[in-house]
Amino acid sequence: MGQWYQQQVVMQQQQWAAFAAYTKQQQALKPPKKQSSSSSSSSSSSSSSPARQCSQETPAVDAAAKAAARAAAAAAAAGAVTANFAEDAEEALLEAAASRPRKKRWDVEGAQRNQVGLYVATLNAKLGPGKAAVQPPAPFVSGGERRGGPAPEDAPPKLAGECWEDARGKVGLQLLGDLSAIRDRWTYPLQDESRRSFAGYLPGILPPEHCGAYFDRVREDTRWLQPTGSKGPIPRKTAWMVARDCTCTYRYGGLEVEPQIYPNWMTELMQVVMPACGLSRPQDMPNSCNLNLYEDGTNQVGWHSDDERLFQGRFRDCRIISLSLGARRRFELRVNWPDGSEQSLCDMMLGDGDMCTMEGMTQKHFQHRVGREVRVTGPRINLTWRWIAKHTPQCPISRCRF
Ligand SMILES: O=C(O)CCC(=O)C(=O)O
Ligand SMILES: [Fe+2]
Repeated sequence: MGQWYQQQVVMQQQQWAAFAAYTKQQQALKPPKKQSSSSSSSSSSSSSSPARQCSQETPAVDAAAKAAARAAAAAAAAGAVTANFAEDAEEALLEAAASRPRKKRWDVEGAQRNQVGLYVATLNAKLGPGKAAVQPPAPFVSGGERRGGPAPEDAPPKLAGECWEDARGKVGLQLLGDLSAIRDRWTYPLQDESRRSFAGYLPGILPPEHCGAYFDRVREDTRWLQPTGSKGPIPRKTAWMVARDCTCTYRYGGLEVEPQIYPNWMTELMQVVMPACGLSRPQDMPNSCNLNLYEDGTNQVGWHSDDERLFQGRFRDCRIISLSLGARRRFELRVNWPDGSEQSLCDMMLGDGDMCTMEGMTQKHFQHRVGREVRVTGPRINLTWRWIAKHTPQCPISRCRF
C-alpha cells in the first residue's frame, strides 16, 4: 500500500473517531423525546432521562461509525472509490444521527445501520468480486424509518411471488433508452424489475462546445428563486417551468414555486435533446421542467422522491428525464423498503451534457439526491423534465375536456 493511501486511511480513521465522539456527545445533549400516549411510563417528557436514551443509542452510533470507518479505509486503501467516499459515508451517518422520530416506531439505530449499510454495499460492489473486505452492519428489519423516507409500515405489499409490481412486459412499459435511435449509448445503472424501477444514463448528449453556451443561456435567462423552507433558504436555486397554458405551481417539501412558461430556448433545447430519448414529436415532449442551480459542491438536494400529486409517480409509471450542465456531481438512488438483507444504493456521476432518467415506479420505490461534495468548486445546472399527469384544479388545462 502506498504511503499516500496509508496517510489517507489514518486520517479517515481519525476523522471517524472524532466524528463518533461528536455524535455521542450530541446524542447525550439531545432533548428527551416525548413519551407516546400508549406508553405506560409515568415519566413526563420533561422528566424522561436523556442518559437512559443515550445509553440505548450510542452503541449503535459507535457501531455504525466503525463500520463506515472500515469501509472508508478499505476503499481508500484499494483506491476503489472517489476521494469523496468517506465524506459521503460521514454525511449519511450524520443524517441518520440527526433524524428525529416522526412515528412511534421510529428507531434511530435501525436508520443508522441501514444508511451505513447502503454505503458499505456500494463500496463492496466497487471493490469487485472476491475483494469485498467490508462487513456491513446487520440490516435493520422493522420499526425503523429514515428521515424523509417512508416508514417501514408503509411498505406496499408484494404481489403474488417476489415482485412488488407487475412486470414491465405485462404493463407494456418501454424504456426511453430502448426507444432511442442511439440505444447502444444508453446504460441502465438501476434495473429493478421486481419494483419496475429503472434509471438510465446517457453520457455526453451535447458536444462540450455547446454545453457552455447552453449553461450560460439557461443561467442568464431563468428567473432563479431560492425559497425558504422550515430550515431556512434551500441550499440551491430553483425554477419551475411549464408548457403554454399551464398554471400549475410546484409544491414540495413545504415549498411552493410559481411557474414560468417555457421560454423559446427551452423548446429549442428539448428539440435538441429529447430525440435521444426517442421523443421527437412536439406532442410527445414533457410539459414541465424543474431546474436547479448548484453554485458549488456545498449546494445540494437531499433525499426525496419526485412523488408529488402532479406527476402521479406513486400510482403509475412515471418518466423523468434530466440533463446536467457544468460541474460533475454524484446522483444517488436508494431503495425505500429494502427486502430483508437487500442493500441497494445506486449512483451515477453526472457530467456536462449527460442525461439521466428515472422510469416506471422509481418514484414510489426509491429516493434520490445530489449530496454535498465540498471538493466541487464549479457550478452545475440540472434540468429535470416531467409530465404533469394531474393538473391542479385551478389550472385551465385541468378544466379542458378533449
Ligand atoms: O440535480 C439533480 O440531478 C437532481 C434534481 C432533482 O432531483 C429534482 O429536481 O427533483
Ligand atoms: Fe428529484
